[in-house]
Amino acid sequence: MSFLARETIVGLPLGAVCVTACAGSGKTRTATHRLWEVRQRMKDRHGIVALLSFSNVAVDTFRRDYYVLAREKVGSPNSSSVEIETMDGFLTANIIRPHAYRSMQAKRTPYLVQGHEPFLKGQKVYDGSMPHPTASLEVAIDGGEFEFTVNFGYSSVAIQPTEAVKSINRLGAAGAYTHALGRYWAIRTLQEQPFVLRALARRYPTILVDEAQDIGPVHQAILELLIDSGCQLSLIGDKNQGIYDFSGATGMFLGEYGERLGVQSHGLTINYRSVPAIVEVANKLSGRTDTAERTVPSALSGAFYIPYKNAEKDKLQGAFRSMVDTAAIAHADAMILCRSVEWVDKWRGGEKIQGQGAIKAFVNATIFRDKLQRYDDAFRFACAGITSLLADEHGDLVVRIARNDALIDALSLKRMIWKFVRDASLGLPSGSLIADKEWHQLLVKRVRALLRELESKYALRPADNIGNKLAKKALLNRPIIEMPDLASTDLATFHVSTVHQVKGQSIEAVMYVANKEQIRAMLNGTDTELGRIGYVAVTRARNLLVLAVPDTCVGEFEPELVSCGFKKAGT
Ligand SMILES: Nc1ncnc2c1ncn2[C@@H]1O[C@H](COP(=O)(O)OP(=O)(O)OP(=O)(O)O)[C@@H](O)[C@H]1O
Repeated sequence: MSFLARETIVGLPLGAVCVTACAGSGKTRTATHRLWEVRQRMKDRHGIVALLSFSNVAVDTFRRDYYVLAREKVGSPNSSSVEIETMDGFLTANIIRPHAYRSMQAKRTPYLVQGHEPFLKGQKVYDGSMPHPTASLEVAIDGGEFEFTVNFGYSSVAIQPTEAVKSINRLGAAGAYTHALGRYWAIRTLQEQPFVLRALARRYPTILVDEAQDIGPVHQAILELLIDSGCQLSLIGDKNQGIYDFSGATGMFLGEYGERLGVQSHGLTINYRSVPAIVEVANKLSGRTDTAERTVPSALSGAFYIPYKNAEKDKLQGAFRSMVDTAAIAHADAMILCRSVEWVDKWRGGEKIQGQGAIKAFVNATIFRDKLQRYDDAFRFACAGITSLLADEHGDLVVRIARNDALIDALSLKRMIWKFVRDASLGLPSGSLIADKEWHQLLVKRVRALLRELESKYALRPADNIGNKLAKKALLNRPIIEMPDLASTDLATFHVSTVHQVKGQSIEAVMYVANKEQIRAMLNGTDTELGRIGYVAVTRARNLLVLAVPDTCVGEFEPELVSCGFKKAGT
């Protein structure tokens, strides 16, 4: 493998390339510019060059950057000969929606289900002793053979392939698939309908995959089929940032791809994101020797650790805030990162989840709107609540809304639901109301009115047992959202997020709040997923990195932290 400058990688000859890059090395720019170069040099004018990634945020960034680049280069972007998509979006648009119905033996265009649609109740898969929802099936591939599991409680239960396939076929015949089953159907379609595979390889002679460490065995199987049919695949990624082990993405494909015959293998080792002190810590953790492009700013910057007591969250946030202020960073540009959603809730000051079924969905919508100001999530939960109050035939409403389905005038329907979600005085009641009395009473009245409107304007029939579904179950005699204790002023100062949610981002100041196990794993390096989660948290920070260490184990870790390049905060 050779280490080349970004410009050199962009200008490499056409063909399969494997780029293993460090954090902050400008993979986004490299991939966008390479996409442009490949498109310019490719002789096949009918073929499309595809750039695939794994998150909508990454795809939006690529599309924006490519549009700007194409305008700079030729004055007007010609996007018809390149396609920038999520990996699953690409499979959906090219394989599942147009072709999978034949393998599924469905009489309609396949559609995605989330798992909570009422009509899925009768769709079960047997593990030999008991039934599980077919929609909860997970699919893996080992040695070319499918393996199936369902999550049951805290464990994962294996399902015999014959049983799994029977249930998947039954769900497939109705045209429905989940995210996991979509990939399964994509593979079956390519295997059972070879003309689809041939056409796809001809249409996409070159495919670039960003965040290639996140390619799991099922996606790999699809890419291998395309390679075997003549498609040239290039990968760009960082195996130290592979944090989706649980979905089978171990980074192995990226690690091995560069060794294949005919694949050019290169590395990127300049970190453009972080100040030198943070790059030094990242190097120590990963065993790399990357260099920092940036110089040290005049305000406070670098990598620090700070002890904390679980019972004193406000104090820790206060200390972080004072460092952020000294570093001359706006509070909006600083974030607290945690490993798990439960910790995020704890550090945000989480609410007790109340209600069941549809009511629970509306409770969630209220919390997201009134507490977290995350209106998209509030809308999503409200849609789920509404769908579960409609007759079974409207089970795919959420998907149809997301697709802007013209048949149901999804745009105006969306507007009506938005109005309900936004307006606490006429729609979804305020989270400050007592849940089991005021909030529930108002909600039932308003939801019933909304359902009447949905039926008259959009012919969306309500379910038969609405009274039952809107019953006052598992609601508490307290507000949905407890008003913050006025004495505790700091809780909402910083945005709090999981490490997974900020993957790919640059953040001015990061405080990674970790427990003993997470710090141990991080200091042990990037061989484990937990270690890599720590590495991703560390490498998000541009100027200021603070590692919050439980005061009970700070003494034990101090020598290692210091030798990694962390300084004690306040010294
Ligand atoms: N050639 C460059 N010169 C200056 N700044 C750059 C250059 N390339 C990238 N950057 C900046 O460096 C930061 C990191 O870039 P980017 O997010 O693309 O890195 P990445 O390799 O995707 O990182 P990661 O994998 O860690 O998320 C961004 O702020 C970007 O604007």
